[in-house]
Amino acid sequence: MQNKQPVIAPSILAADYSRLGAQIEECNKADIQWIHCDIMDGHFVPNISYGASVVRAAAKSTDAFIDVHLMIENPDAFIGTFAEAGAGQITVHQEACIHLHRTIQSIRRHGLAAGVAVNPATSLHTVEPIINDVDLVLLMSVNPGFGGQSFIRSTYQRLQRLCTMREEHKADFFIEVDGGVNLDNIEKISRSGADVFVAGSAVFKAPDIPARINELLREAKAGKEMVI
Ligand SMILES: O=C(CO)[C@@H](O)[C@H](O)COP(=O)(O)O
Repeated sequence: MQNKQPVIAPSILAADYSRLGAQIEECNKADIQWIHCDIMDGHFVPNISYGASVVRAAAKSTDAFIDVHLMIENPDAFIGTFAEAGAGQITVHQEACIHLHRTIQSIRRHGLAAGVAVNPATSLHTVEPIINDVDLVLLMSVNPGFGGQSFIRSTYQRLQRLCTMREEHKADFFIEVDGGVNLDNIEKISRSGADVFVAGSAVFKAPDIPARINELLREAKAGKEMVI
């Protein structure tokens, strides 16, 4: 089993946009490595979030790696836009890509890390042919579209299966989990194989954001240590 250092990726979907810079500054105090940006188009998912201007503002507020998750139809049309806005990585949905391999190549041509996301009801086998071509596989642990939902428990087993698949293919991608991650479940999510933990409500609804990030990281590390 691989053992990457755990990464907490605060999702600014849950931030107070009227003071986004200050909220990201709170994350910076915890020395976060990644900031997660959720782009929703009202078509692929039943909600609209924000676009490249907010990603650009977020990127200006932190030195952290900007992890952009496109929950949109036709992501190919927007890769350049988000690359220019400051993305370090773009993750597209398997379900939204007709030519997934071509889309991954396009993300790489823009000089970015490339990820693929799968919805809770999508078989992991649908991404097996490209797992040696991506930097990250994102397992949705809620149905995409909204923050503040409950973690879907079947994700634990899917994480274990994805870890096995990674070993079998001698692949090296990060495994990211997104949706309903909190202090009560992060240790088990980590133990099940996740490397990157997207947390929206758990971070931005906390009374002390840096303290909460550090608590989440401590629990994620504890989960990893149990796997060794
Ligand atoms: O992409 C999504 C939801 O579609 C997630 O990134 C949420 O933003 C996570 O939010 P919480 O479940 O942590 O509140």
